[in-house]
Amino acid sequence: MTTADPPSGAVLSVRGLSVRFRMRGGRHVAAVTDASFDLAPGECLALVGESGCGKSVLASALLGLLPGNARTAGSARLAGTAAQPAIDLLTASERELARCVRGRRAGLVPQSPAAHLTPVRTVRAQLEETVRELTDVSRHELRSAAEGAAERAAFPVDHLDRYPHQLSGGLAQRAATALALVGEAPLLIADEPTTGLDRDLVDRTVDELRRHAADGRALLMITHDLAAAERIADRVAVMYAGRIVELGAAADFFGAPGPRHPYARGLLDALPERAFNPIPGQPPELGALPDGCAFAARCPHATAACEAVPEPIDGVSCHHVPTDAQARAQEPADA
Ligand SMILES: Nc1ncnc2c1ncn2[C@@H]1O[C@H](COP(=O)(O)OP(=O)(O)OP(=O)(O)O)[C@@H](O)[C@H]1O
Ligand code: NI
Repeated sequence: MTTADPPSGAVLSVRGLSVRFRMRGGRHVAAVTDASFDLAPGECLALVGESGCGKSVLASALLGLLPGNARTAGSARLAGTAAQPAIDLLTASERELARCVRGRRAGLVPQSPAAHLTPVRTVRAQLEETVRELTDVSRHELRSAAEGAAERAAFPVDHLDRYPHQLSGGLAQRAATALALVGEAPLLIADEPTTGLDRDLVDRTVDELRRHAADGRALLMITHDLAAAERIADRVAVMYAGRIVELGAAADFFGAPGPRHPYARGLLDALPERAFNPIPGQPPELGALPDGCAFAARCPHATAACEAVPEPIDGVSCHHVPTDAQARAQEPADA
């Protein structure tokens, strides 16, 4: 039923990833705690969860883009290629990440393309520069290589001489995607790539990203847009208060039997096209997490058992996940 098992030949294997920010007065913010997942070539994993739950911090940790007050634990192994050995993204030096990883082995489709593109240079100039940096294309092939990169991201070649501010949100997103694809990195990380786009453009952007995964890349898609996640993902990881609380097959999650963690069920039930029934309460502050299950205070099933952090069982971290038999018995009552 569920395929939360690690796929063999993973491009990325994350184990026990935690990120702590040191704050003034000895306080700390536990932005990511004990995250583990694998990503296979050609596969898309959607990382979903409400604003502030740690999704972008997790992505930044993988790309070595955390600020100086951050400390990481765990490992994030990027598989080797014919030309390069495997590398742990959490312990690699900044020099190694800058020269060998970012853009070349891990491409980032950023959360706000407007901020990622250089305002004073045309899209063509930025693409050509990135092609020059990341590939060994010769000078007189630069122009066609840049145009090829634009085409792969469905960016219209006749808009290449525009400046970022002359682009719509959708085209700016494609320009940023084109830049992320230049190095043909086996791992693509897209952080909220559809923010601010209307539904049609969301669908198109997501379908384009899916196509790049179908080419054999591994795609980590960060989003709080569950419809976009359903459209693109093979597997879904649900994050709450810095932890992945459920990880499983997208078909099971969005279809039958549905999410198993009470928070994940609440997320889906909150959708207007489903029950339109928001989860009461607010997530805890990551600087003041309770002991035990962080969702317990909002959870209708909470008991004394929830004072201990639940171990993941079959991809779900909850003391009250119903067994299959119980879930089936409950179905008529829930419907
Ligand atoms: N440099 C930092 N110092 C301290 N705390 C930080 C820092 N950067 C992020 N955080 C905290 O880490 C937590 C997770 O933030 P993150 O940006 O990963 O959330 P997110 O899930 O990506 O949310 P969104 O959907 O809004 O993008 C937040 O509580 C945020 O305040
Ligand atoms: Ni974010």
